[in-house]
Amino acid sequence: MDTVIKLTDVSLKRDGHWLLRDINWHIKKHENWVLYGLNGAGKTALLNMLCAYYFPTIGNVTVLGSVFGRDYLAEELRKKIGIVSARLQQKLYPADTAYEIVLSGAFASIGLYDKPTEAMRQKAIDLLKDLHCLEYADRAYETLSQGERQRILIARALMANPELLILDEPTTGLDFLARERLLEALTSINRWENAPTLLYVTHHVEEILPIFTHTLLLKKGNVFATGKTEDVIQTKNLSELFDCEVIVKWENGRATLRKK
Ligand SMILES: Nc1ncnc2c1ncn2[C@@H]1O[C@H](COP(=O)(O)OP(=O)(O)OP(=O)(O)O)[C@@H](O)[C@H]1O
Repeated sequence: MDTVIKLTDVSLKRDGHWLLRDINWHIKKHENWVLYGLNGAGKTALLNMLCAYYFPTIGNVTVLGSVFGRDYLAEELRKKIGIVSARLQQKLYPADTAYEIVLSGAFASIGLYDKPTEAMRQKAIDLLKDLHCLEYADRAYETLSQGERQRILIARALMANPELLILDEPTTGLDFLARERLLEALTSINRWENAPTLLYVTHHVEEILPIFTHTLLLKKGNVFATGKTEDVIQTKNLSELFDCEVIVKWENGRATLRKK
């Protein structure tokens, strides 16, 4: 199946307010997307819908083969989606070790209650290695730096072999080097044979990697532009998105943004 996400004429109303309007969006396998927009654009609302926490008021949503309203089971769907977000980070138990947190991803639980199999333990160790976290695997999560924590969250999200990995502003609070290390980790995950589709939510064009083939710009709950990243992230589009003149420059597959 080629479709990962398909939204057709989707609008979402919550508490009497339209948060999303007329969203059409098609993510296919082997594409990785950036979701970009200012504060309040509706990114979180859109993610909540993709994870089946919100149901569209109007329109049709299909995520990983589940058609909302017809055959989707929220719990089953969520098992196929890995999430790295500040909200998840706040829920974790600070005294759990990095290894336990990664392992708990196999059960999609906060804390470890079920007995992990040997294969799960090995996978957790392999992921800790892949994400260069092995050296602090036995440390309590609360003692880790923000950059170390984010890589642990990515490893945790990958424990359940997700088909879709959502990264919601994963570089918040990271210094330049920690940010680049995290971005390098995503680039290497993308090389895996069974790499999940990546959906990367950000406020910073500097974080848009060459692996992010496509971008959706969201403005006030509407799709402002969508398409190939290098076509979408351009001076004209972003100036109109911000209602402010900016200049976008592309160099070696990475963009920079500054005010004119
Ligand atoms: N239940 C609700 N009732 C009314 N308005 C809401 C509700 N939930 C969100 N909103 C509003 O909808 C808009 C979109 O919010 P959302 O959190 O999706 O934005 P966002 O793009 O994720 O922003 P940020 O980048 O700041 O995280 C905001 O103006 C927010 O105040």
